[in-house]
Amino acid sequence: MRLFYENIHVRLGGKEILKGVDLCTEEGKVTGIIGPNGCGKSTLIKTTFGLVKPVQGRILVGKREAYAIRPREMASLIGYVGQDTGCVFDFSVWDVISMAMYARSFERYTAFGAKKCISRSLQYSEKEIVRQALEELGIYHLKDRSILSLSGGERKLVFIARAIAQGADTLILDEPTNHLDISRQLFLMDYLRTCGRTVLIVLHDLRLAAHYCHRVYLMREGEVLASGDPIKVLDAERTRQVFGICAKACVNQGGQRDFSLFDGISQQENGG
Ligand SMILES: Nc1ncnc2c1ncn2[C@@H]1O[C@H](COP(=O)(O)OP(=O)(O)OP(=O)(O)O)[C@@H](O)[C@H]1O
Repeated sequence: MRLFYENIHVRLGGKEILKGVDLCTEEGKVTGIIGPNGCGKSTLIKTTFGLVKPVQGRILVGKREAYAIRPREMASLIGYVGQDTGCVFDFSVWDVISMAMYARSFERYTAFGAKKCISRSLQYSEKEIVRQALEELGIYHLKDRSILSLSGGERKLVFIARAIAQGADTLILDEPTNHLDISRQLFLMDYLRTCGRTVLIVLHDLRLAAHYCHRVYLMREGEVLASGDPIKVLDAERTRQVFGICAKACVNQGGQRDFSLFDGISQQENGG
């Protein structure tokens, strides 16, 4: 399912944070949002769920206006993992992922009442979904651990597994590789690229963006500066202009998309 953001304007704290952003995902493809700290990446994806309300613009989820979709239906259409995966309650990993079943069969679970633990009322097929999500993310061994006892990276993977278990064909992930070691970063990005879902992902790592994203949107100060194939978007001039570094996306000797750093911080940006 495609997500379509048209002319999105957001004001927060009296400041214009997004200034007419247009963005469109492609079905089954990975679309990256990249740009410096504070340029509005998270704000943009929060508008999808009404967590931030645009003063102008339109968001379509498939062919429907996002604001006409009720939260519980939205959860069956889009799996979302934000930047913050902090947790207060002492649930097991299995319980946390089981909560995804609310999105799949909300009516059935509300009948059990809030106090009853959802994981004890799962049908066989639902247990299979939870087990599969744990296995796909390589965290089955954590299933009985308390979510509170996990490391930042482990916790991130649990919340991504929950988003996958929701059954949505679209995932929105805000810096999902944050806290992950290099091997798990590559594992996760590989999974996202090949899982067949529509993925909208905020990334800081330009090497991951160049290698794994089918298309990127480069943002600066609340606007999209360029979009398209990462190799074309992240050329040396834009990379210097936006990030102040001497680098560019390229195809390496092995024929793989890569991001190459020439000389660290641009001398020009550094006053040199
Ligand atoms: N509630 C708010 N009130 C005022 N300003 C806000 C509010 N929320 C966010 N901002 C500001 O909006 C700007 C964009 O924030 P946003 O979190 O979207 O940036 P980002 O591109 O995701 O940054 P990062 O890469 O650091 O996560 C920032 O300058 C931030 O300080």
